[in-house]
Order: sequence, then structure tokens, then C-alpha cells
Amino acid sequence: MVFRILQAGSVEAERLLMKEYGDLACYEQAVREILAEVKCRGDEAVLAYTARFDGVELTAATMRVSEAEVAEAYTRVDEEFLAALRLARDNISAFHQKQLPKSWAEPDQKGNVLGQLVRPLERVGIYVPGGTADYPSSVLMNAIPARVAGVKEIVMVAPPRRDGRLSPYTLVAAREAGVTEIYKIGGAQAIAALAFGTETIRKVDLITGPGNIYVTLAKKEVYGRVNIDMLAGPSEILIIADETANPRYLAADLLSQAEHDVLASSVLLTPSRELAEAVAGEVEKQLQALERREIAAKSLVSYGGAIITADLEEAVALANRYAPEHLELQVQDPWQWLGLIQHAGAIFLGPYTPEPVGDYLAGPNHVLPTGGTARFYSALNVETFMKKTSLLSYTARGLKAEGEAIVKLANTEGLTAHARAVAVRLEDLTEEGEQ
Ligand SMILES: NC(=O)c1ccc[n+]([C@@H]2O[C@H](COP(=O)([O-])OP(=O)(O)OC[C@H]3O[C@@H](n4cnc5c(N)ncnc54)[C@H](O)[C@@H]3O)[C@@H](O)[C@H]2O)c1
Ligand SMILES: N[C@H](CO)Cc1c[nH]c[nH+]1
Ligand SMILES: [Zn+2]
Repeated sequence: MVFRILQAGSVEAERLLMKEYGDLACYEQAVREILAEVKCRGDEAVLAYTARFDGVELTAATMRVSEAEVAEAYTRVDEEFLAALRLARDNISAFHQKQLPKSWAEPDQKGNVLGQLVRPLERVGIYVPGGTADYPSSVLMNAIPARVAGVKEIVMVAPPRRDGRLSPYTLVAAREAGVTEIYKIGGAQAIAALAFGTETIRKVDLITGPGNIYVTLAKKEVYGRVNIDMLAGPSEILIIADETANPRYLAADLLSQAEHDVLASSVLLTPSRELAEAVAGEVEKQLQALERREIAAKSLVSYGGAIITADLEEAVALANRYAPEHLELQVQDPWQWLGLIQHAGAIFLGPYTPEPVGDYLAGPNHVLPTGGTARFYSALNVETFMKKTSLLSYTARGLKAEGEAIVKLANTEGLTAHARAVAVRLEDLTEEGEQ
């Protein structure tokens, strides 16, 4: 049995909900070494790691994707793919347009103006995974909000296939989504190249995108030198279900995320033991038909299982503690439970909203926080690619009215030069008033 059934409160259930990657320290050490090498040796190190981890010998010239390669990619994709991709692009674009924040400035009664300028970042790096699968959908999910925000330079990195190329689907997605530069590099070495810059790749201001544990830890390490969107690591699905749910659907949805990575997580919380048993049986059955069954089976054994809760309230409390990337509510009236959900990257309601609806096409972003970080991170969105600058403009009348309060606060902090910057103006304004 790859899919365990555990009792809420048991040691195994607690361990499943803790989700600790056993050898995290080893991954961290490996990532730090890669970052340091790329920082010191630039392109040479990036190319050496690409040879080692991706099995591909590139040069500084060939690691950048040429115009001819993009044009050729269009000749290798089918019309049906292009139509599906464009439908996804348009849905994602429409959803993200709604997120666009506006600059604002408002005068008050004294004529003072306060406001906020919203500006796009100039140059961003987007990571598109590609170690064990091809992710044109992640190209759209990263590049479209960047374009909507108004970012001019969108630099994409993705690991090359064994033939030294990127997949034509990924390249076509990049062109359709408005990516401006593409490099065939992946893993921690690609994150390092974007963060530090190399002879060939100019440093970016922000790195977004999902990836495996190496990519995610690398983003965490370079944070501060560049901004990052979040920690979007190995995929997760948590389903809360009652006895009305269809076990065949539940098993299919759990497997949809298990097939991403041996470190992916798929958890079912239900008060119905009968349902859990039916789901476990379905998982075994459906697993056999999957192409990536080895990956899915490994992930289920370590990070998958059903937990039997006393009731749905307990299931919701455990889900909030886990803060999953994807939460499915497969219960009689899902909307009734929504108000109790505090922490999740994305919520899927009802039997006809399987998680892949969000992965590919509905419009909301599929780059989502994992590893419990949905407690404080949001889905990738347009604002991630923008920054806000405050605006202040005081009139003489405004400064006269509030200046003394500023002088008082500055003097209290012992910052008399601050106080003076206001006081010299107040002196002039008082004299003007007296004349
Ligand atoms: N959270 C999200 O929003 C989201 C979205 C899509 C995908 N994902 C996740 O993205 C991941 C994609 O993973 P992937 O592996 O297919 O592609 P990837 O591009 O993330 O990783 C592949 C790279 O990992 C590096 N690597 C592999 N083994 C290594 C080793 N031993 N030492 C150092 N570096 C090594 C290599 O450089 C390789 O190019 C999955 O975990 C999937 O669940 C998450
Ligand atoms: N489920 C992934 C996020 O965890 C996104 C994705 C892309 N393609 C398929 N799925
Ligand atoms: Zn997925």
C-alpha cells in the first residue's frame, strides 16, 4: 500500500503534517557551494554545473537561445497546443489585469498632497522548471503578470534537455507571453547567475518562479541581494472531504500533484474511514496507469496519506496548521467552510474544480507558496513585479499647522538637525505672517 491511512493525533499523522525534508542540511550545503562557485567564476561555473547536472556541454554563446531557435520551435508545435496555450494565456492575462494597482495622489484641505507612485521593476528573472518535466504553463504564469505590470526586461532560465535544447513548447510559450531573453540553464546555478550576474547574463532585480528543492533553497539564499517572489518548492495538495466525495476523483487529484516530484505531498483529511479506504484502493489502481508512477509512488510513500479526523472541524484546523499550496474542499457545501480557511495558496471548491484547472488554464496563478509558507506568502501576482514609492508635498500652510509637532517629535528623539530643518522654515513663515 503506497497510500497510508492514519489516525489524527497519532505519531505518524503528526509526522506527515510536519513535512520535514529529511536531509535538508545536505541540500543547503550543496546549494551554498554552487552559489559561491558561480559568484566567483561566473559563466565558467554555470557551464560546468550544466554539464554535471543536465549532461549538456554548452558555451557562453550557445547558452542563450537565439531568435532562430524560437522561430524553429513554432514549426515543431501542433495547432491544438497553440490554441490551448493561447486560451490559457488570455485567461491568465484577464485575471491578472484585475490585480493591477494604480498610482494615487490626494490633496487635503490645507493643500498638502500625499500619494503613492507604482512603478514596474526594470529587469526580472523567471525560473521555469524542467528537470523531470516540461513546464510551458509555468512560463505563462511567470511572464504574464510581469508583462501586465509593465516590466521591460523578462529574462527566462530553464534547464536544457539532454539534446542541449529547450523544448519547443517552452520556447513558444515564452514568445507568446512576452519573454525578452532566454537562457538554457537551470537549478541553483541559474538562480546564482540571475542574482549575481555573469559575463553573459546581466543581474536582475527580482527572481520568481517554482522549482525543486535546489532551486527553492537557492532563491532563499540570494534573497536580499535581489528580491524573490516566495518559496515555491515541491508541489502539495491537501484535500478535505466528507462521505459525499467521489473517491475516484480524490485519488486522481492526489496523484496529480504526487507525479511532480518525489518530494511532493498529497494528503487527504476526512472523518470517513470508509472514504479513506476507497481512496487508498483507487490510488493503487490509478497509479499503475501513470507514466510517472515511480515518482508518484515515492512521493506518496514519504509525503502522502489519509488522516482520519473526528469531524470536518478538526480537518479544517489541521489544514490551517499545514497551510497547503493547494487546498481542495470536496464536501457537501464547500462555500460554507470557506470562511474557516486561514492558510492556503489556492482553494478549489467542489467536485468539478480539480487542481489542474488552476495549474493550466482558469487564470489564477499556479506559482504558489509551499512548505507551510502559505501562512505568510501570497500567490505570484502583478504587484510582485512592481514597487511603490511614497509622494509628499506640503504647502506653507500645511507646514505651519503641523510643524511644531514634527519639531517636538524630532527633539524627543534627540535628532535636533531634523527639528531644525522644520524650525528654520517655521521661523520664516512666522515672520511672513507678522509682516
Ligand atoms: N510551488 C509551485 O508553484 C510549483 C509550480 C510548478 C512546479 N513546482 C515544482 O517544481 C519542481 C520541478 O522540479 P524539477 O526537478 O522537474 O525541475 P527543476 O528545474 O526545478 O530542477 C532541475 C534542476 O535541478 C538541479 N539538480 C538536480 N539534481 C541536483 C543535484 N543532485 N545537485 C544539485 N542540483 C541538482 C539541476 O540543475 C537541474 O537542472 C517540482 O518540485 C514541482 O513540484 C512547483
Ligand atoms: N501544480 C504545479 C504547482 O505546484 C503547477 C503545474 C504546472 N504544470 C502542472 N502543474
Ligand atoms: Zn501540477
